[in-house]
Amino acid sequence: MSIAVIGAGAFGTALAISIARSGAEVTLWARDTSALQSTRQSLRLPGVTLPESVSVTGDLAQSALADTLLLATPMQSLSTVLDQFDTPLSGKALVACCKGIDLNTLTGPAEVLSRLKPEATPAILTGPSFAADIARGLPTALTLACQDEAIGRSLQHQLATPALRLYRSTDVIGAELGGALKNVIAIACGACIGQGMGDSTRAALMTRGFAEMTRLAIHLGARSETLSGLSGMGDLALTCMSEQSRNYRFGLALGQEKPFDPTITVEGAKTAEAVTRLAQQIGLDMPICQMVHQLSTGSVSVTDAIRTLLSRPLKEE
Ligand SMILES: NC(=O)C1=CN([C@@H]2O[C@H](COP(=O)(O)OP(=O)(O)OC[C@H]3O[C@@H](n4cnc5c(N)ncnc54)[C@H](O)[C@@H]3O)[C@@H](O)[C@H]2O)C=CC1
Ligand SMILES: O=C(CO)COP(=O)(O)O
Repeated sequence: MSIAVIGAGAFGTALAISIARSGAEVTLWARDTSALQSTRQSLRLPGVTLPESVSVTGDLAQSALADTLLLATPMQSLSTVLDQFDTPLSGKALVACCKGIDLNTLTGPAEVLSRLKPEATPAILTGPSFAADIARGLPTALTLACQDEAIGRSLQHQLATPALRLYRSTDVIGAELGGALKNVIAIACGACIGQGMGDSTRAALMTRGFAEMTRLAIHLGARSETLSGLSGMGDLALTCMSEQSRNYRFGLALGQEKPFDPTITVEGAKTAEAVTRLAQQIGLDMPICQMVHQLSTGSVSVTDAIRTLLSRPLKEE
């Protein structure tokens, strides 16, 4: 089975390296191949060199020849990239590796894949996995979610490596929402730590954030066990507690009132906006996500955000 990774940012590059390491043939597609071809390094993952077994291409049609395509662009670019394939992707498995909610449709990556490429099978790869860790071959475990059990099993075997242990699931919506929503909570945690609050604050936010994640996911049809797994709790723990996380660092900068490089991918900011709109539409209470949206757009200060959250009416847990 041949594999193509679409998007040569930090995560796409790391995944290509990880899969190639286990002996599979991998093509890595980049919008701009110049740096990758001359240095064999992604600008987004400096210091990590692609092995010979990864072929770099700027030709999307060539990537589309692979049996399995891993989509590793940021969430808001997923539909743009899918629109650029000009041949049908019949019989292919499309594995979304992005974590977010599309702002145009308020849907996750699997729905975007199904809508734009109904002839292919959508799947999700998500869970605790910093690109730098994956590229170094450090062990972790992820969720591979696909509604079609047989294809899910086949993808699990294709993409697992000795260091990357994949657990299979058919709960696509649960897996993708866990990965999207944990980024929002990581921004909130970063903001509180940046303001000088403590680990107790962070633990409380993570727990109440997890309650919001589960509430929305179950409302949209997910299973609660999925949220308790790698794609939810696992990735939430990683992202809220590590300065390797860009979402957490963005929050830290907000809390410290320092500028943050706008070219860095921070999926949680757009996800917070999408969740705020979605929650309004369906009438769900998502106070932390709503506050992170206001924080990210600069319409509330961290101090006021915390004050508002703490002054909500007392309730049962
Ligand atoms: N970096 C990480 O540790 C992890 C990232 N992810 C997810 O992977 C997705 C991608 O993130 P990163 O690779 O980290 O981002 P990145 O910022 O490192 O790279 C994004 C890449 O996408 C490309 N891109 C952006 N818009 C494009 C478009 N319209 N057409 C073609 N290419 C386009 C950019 O040129 C860049 O190479 C995100 O949804 C992120 O949440 C998931 C797990 C780990
Ligand atoms: O999703 C990730 C780790 O699982 C990466 O998190 P950041 O996008 O916050 O760096």
